[in-house]
Amino acid sequence: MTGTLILVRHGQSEWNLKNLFTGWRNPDLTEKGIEEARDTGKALKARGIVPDCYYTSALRRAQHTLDLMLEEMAIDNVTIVRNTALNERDYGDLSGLNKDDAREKWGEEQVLVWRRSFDVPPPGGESLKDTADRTLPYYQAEIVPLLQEGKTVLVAAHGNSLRALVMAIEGLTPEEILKREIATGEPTIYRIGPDGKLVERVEL
Ligand SMILES: O=C(O)[C@H](O)COP(=O)(O)O
Repeated sequence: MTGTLILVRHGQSEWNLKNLFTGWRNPDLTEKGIEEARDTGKALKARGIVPDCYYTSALRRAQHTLDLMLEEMAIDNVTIVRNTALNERDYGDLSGLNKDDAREKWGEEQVLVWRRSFDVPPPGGESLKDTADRTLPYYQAEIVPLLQEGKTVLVAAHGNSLRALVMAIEGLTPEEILKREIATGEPTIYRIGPDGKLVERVEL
């Protein structure tokens, strides 16, 4: 028996639209983000997918995305588990700054290192490695056992907390994962075997 893991990045947030570093700050979705979340919910419903368990971060944009998806899937009265382990990577002192202004101030290369290196954290914030160090143990302890039982688990989270999961599940190197961009509202679906390992990636 295989379990199914559905990872969804939140829809476009107000700060994605304004091009601001967001991290643990808490903006809501834009109209476009609302539409992206609804479309992903509709697509899962059209595939006949009905998850058994629901996980999200402690941040509004991911929680709202999950709520909108559930509405489209006509699913209510379910338990939603919210945990900071699934939060976006903490952008530290960059949080709230415009990404173009930051490039002007510190240079293109430095900002790219902060955004896309594996283990160099932005000032006062988390690297992708730091993010993985909190996201992966949570995934292993809370979500993998459900997948091993054959359950379908939906996780609505963030670009970098999901990158950490994708890296571990697909066995990617730091170089490979840093090239992987996950679009807002984009679902990634995996079948996971009884050993907790990837069986296949499924296209929606
Ligand atoms: O927190 C943020 O600013 C974004 O959601 C992700 O940022 P990134 O594209 O720099 O990883």
